[in-house]
Amino acid sequence: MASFFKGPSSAAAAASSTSSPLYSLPSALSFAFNGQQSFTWLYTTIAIVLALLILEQTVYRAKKRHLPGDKWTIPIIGKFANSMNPDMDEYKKQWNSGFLSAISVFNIFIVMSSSKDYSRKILNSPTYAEPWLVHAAKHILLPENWVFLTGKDHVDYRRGLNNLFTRKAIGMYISIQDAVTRKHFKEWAVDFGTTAQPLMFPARFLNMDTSLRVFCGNHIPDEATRLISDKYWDITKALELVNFPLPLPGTKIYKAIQARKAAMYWLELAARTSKKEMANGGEPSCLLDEWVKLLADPSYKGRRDLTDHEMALVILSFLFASQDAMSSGLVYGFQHIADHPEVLAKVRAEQERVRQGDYEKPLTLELLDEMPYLQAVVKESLRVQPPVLMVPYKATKAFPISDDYTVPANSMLIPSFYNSLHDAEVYPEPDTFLPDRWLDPQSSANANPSNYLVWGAGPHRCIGVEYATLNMMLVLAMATTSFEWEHEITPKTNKIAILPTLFPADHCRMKFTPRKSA
Ligand code: HEM
Repeated sequence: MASFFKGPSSAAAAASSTSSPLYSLPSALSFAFNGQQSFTWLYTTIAIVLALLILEQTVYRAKKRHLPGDKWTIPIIGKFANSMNPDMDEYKKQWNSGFLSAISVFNIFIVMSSSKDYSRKILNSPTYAEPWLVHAAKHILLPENWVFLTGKDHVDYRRGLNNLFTRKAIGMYISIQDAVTRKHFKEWAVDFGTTAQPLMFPARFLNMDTSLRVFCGNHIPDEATRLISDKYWDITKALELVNFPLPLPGTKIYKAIQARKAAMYWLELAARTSKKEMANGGEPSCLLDEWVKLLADPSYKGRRDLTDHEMALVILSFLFASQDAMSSGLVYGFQHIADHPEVLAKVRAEQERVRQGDYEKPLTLELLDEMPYLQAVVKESLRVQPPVLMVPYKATKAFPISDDYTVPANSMLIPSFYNSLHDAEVYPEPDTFLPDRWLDPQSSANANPSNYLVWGAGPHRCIGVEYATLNMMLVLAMATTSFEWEHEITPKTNKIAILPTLFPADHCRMKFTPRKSA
């Protein structure tokens, strides 16, 4: 190393012995000096870069130890390219490499679990691991959003929110879901009536419209639901695992922030209006109204002083957590039923039995309770193509996850669900869509409920399980009785797009014509 510094110091000595300022050196001497100095800087820089690269590889290998995964990580970016273009085959390769495996992206050391037991252990160990929302999430959802709470604060806050999904509340939501779905199906009859159209965006809008009406009732106008729905796509696009970190104009995060601002304007207005109406003795007709009533109930034990902003943030978090997953679940529900005419026939037979041909009568929670076959269809569709493949968590301290491996503190932990949901011992013919497996109480599927990780597990398990399941049942029930279905198969039908929830790569092209008996 010493020789690296020889040049400049001797040149400096020469310069000082002439006691001339550097700029007055003869040009040839000056050139030699500058050239030598440049070389020194070059060597120094190369040495530092090399040292950092060696350090990077050493740290990666020290953390990875014996876990399967690349022996060396790609300098600096690691598997960044893969996270930009997620691919199901690449994921499967990673999951099948071991129950625990290692990767690195931008020097974030990541441990992926692919077995039911390890995934559940991560989700159920709040003292070692907590959700790691992507970097963009705090910009988009705002740092004060309850979704960033952890530990006891999270448990306490969530206890209050659980009250919004009681059976009584869900019963009220179903009448709203019924009305919104009928409205959309009138439009679908026109839009999808002549040629097959991609279902993905209409299904997204149906979900968004339904959720906004369920959450905010008539406290927001029609044009706001359209606007929020359109802008929300910008939020989805900003939630990639890795994104340009600064919210500069033109970036995805910047656009998502604008989308959040537009949504928050309407959601805060809805909270304000709901409070006024309930104070004037109005009857609850949406989730916000239920919530305001609950907070005013003398027996309510939690915090009562929720601001409009805070309530709006909770609704924003529900939309954030639900929209893509529910749209994915619904689109695959359509695709699976359409590709299995025997299932479609059974769903229709059940509808006929339960509703006795009266399809104009609004659906209720009690009627949906009498549709075990449809419930099995939804459950199986979500198993075959789980909308959420995995959720990122963070090891808050060294996490002894197995007898021979401790996840280093601050690593990312990714419990993935796919292998558990496709375990051939629990689900024979795991890739086949077989709703009947859920109808036999003795089946291995029913005997192993802990394998069913569609909704996650532990303290952060999805809060909207019943709401989402019933919504999918309701939409599919109504679609099977209202329409004849034609699914246009394309070369991309069975390819999976990860956005980041799963969709058929051709967005499921469907034609719906009104059903004669409907
Ligand atoms: C098919 C539809 C849906 C699927 C597959 C799904 C799946 C999930 C999964 C896997 C998690 C992470 C669980 C964990 O970390 O253990 C989650 C969390 C969450 N989901 Fe859902 N979800 C769906 C619909 C919904 C709906 C409709 C809502 C809104 C009412 C919702 C609200 C939430 C919230 C708020 C969380 C975070 C809970 C917490 O941190 O305490 N989800 N969901």
